[in-house]
Amino acid sequence: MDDLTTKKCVSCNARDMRPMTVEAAHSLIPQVQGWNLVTEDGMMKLQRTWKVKTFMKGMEFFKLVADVAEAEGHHPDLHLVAWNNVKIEIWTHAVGGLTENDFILAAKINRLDLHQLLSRKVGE
Ligand SMILES: C[C@H](O)[C@H](O)[C@H]1CNC2=NC(N)=NC(=O)C2=N1
Repeated sequence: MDDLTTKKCVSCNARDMRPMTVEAAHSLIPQVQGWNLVTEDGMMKLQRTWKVKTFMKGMEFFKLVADVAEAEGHHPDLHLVAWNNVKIEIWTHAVGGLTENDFILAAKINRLDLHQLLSRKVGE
């Protein structure tokens, strides 16, 4: 099985990209531990939540994720809810669903060292 973290996101050109099937998404999900498949407005997305220690650590978390996203040219939806709940959703806007890019980004986010940022309570 190819490690997703060794791959790079490809440019999201809606012409030749299609959202993946539910079956394909289910087959990739074991490679992105902690992420869930959700369906919103008929579109599949990847979603994961974490609890951070402080609001500012939430900001630091976003910066780390933003750097990964910029390097990949693929960008997640970032939410900081009720000051300490980070929720990240990833999907390919250009195709209205999931592509391998989303799994690559999720795998690279999973590789970040978040140790100093996370609360020890629920969410990890
Ligand atoms: C040209 C470039 O690939 C696109 O604008 C990218 C930028 N980042 C993106 N990120 C995500 N998540 N979905 C997209 O469709 C997308 N499009």
